[in-house]
Amino acid sequence: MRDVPDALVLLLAGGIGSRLNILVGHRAKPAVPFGGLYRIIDFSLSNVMNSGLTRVGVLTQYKPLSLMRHIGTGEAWDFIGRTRGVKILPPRTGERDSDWYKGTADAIRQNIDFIRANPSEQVLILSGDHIYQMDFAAMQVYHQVKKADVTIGMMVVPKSEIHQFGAGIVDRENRIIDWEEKPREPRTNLASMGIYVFDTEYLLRTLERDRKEIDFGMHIIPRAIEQDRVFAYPFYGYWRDVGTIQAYWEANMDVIRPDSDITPEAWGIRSNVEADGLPMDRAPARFLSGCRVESSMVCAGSVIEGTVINSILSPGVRVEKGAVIRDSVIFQDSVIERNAVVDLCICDKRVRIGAGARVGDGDNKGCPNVDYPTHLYTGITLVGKKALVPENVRVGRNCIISPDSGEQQWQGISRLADGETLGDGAGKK
Ligand SMILES: Nc1ncnc2c1ncn2[C@@H]1O[C@H](COP(=O)(O)OP(=O)(O)O[C@H]2O[C@H](CO)[C@@H](O)[C@H](O)[C@H]2O)[C@@H](O)[C@H]1O
Repeated sequence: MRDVPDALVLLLAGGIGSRLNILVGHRAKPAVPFGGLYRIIDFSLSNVMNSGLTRVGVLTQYKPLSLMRHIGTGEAWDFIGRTRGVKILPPRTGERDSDWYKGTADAIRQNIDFIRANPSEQVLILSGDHIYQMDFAAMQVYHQVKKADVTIGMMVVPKSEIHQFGAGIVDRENRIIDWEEKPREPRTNLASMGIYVFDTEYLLRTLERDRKEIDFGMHIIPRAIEQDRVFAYPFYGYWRDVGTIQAYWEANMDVIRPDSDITPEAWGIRSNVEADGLPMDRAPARFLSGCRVESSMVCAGSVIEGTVINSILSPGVRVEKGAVIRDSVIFQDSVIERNAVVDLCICDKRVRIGAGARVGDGDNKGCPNVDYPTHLYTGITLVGKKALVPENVRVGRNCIISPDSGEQQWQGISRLADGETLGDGAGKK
């Protein structure tokens, strides 16, 4: 068996991720909570750890604070030690040759010093916003066997989705012979996962060649395919770019399906729960008499008196008597008061849904796959049929917030008071 070459890992975590709407209002996309106990970036960091890689640079830019707090010293992923470490690499404005990161390749280019300071045979470039499990060691060896300059993790996706990705056409040896970034009229369904292994010397030469090449998918990869050896590394497991509300919600629902493909524990996914105020010493979840819980995940510190169906509850969520949560994702320390109905919602941290209120649509069937907000109301946003409730928002008693309400009813209102009714055609100011 071949030795696995040494690699430096660069994790791109700086994109704005605006399609995740209110969830990225004050945090970077990789720091968005996922699956009850995790943050999205935990999946990439844990894959790095489980692949035996020990040196990581995390390139941040947009709202990095919660991400930095979450990564901390890197201890949660065993990145502490003489030959180990995780380093946060924000853009250093004001320095010579340095500015805001203009794109993925530009971000790496601005950290060439870091690459030189950590000599390695290969550089592994990852994204911080994917849910998956992957053994990078196998990909690194594949790269070496193929004598590739660049190797790209790729997988088959439905044709209807390929327009969101880099698309590659390969020959019999899996060498990429044609490429289109986000094609309008796709000729293939083989998508780039945005995971690249580069020979370090080749990467440095490539980045220094032309500073106008700021993006991997748009500039670096197409040129490399014309001139150099670029191979596809086929991946067959679960992988999801959770860059939209629909994809984020679906991936959460994938965690709780009975035959789930996402098994964070079996995948060895670790998180830094203490840094997130989710201390291990919370009491176990309690299920009081009369409650009903089906196909759901309920984290420690939660108290359930009502009904929870097909939903994920982070630590410390209270569901009072008669309340119903369905097809929803509820972040930590939220309270759903008596007889409230929360249906097809994503509620951020410490949300309070008042007694008798109704938030969300109530019918997930035929849910359209749209990712633009249709209504805005005191920060509560409806994306397609899903209601997103921002951190710390309090929805008053007996309020109804549903996509059926006319848009004009949502405008010009600054506060949602107890008893105020919106939606179902019964809206009033
Ligand atoms: N200026 C910046 N500084 C630091 N980090 C930044 C950054 N801009 C973006 N990032 C980060 O880099 C990663 C890739 O982001 P992009 O928005 O460029 O990729 P996109 O998903 O559109 O396509 C890419 O990823 C998909 C797979 O998801 C591929 O199919 C496609 O070919 C590829 O271009 C994300 O993790 C993002 O947070």
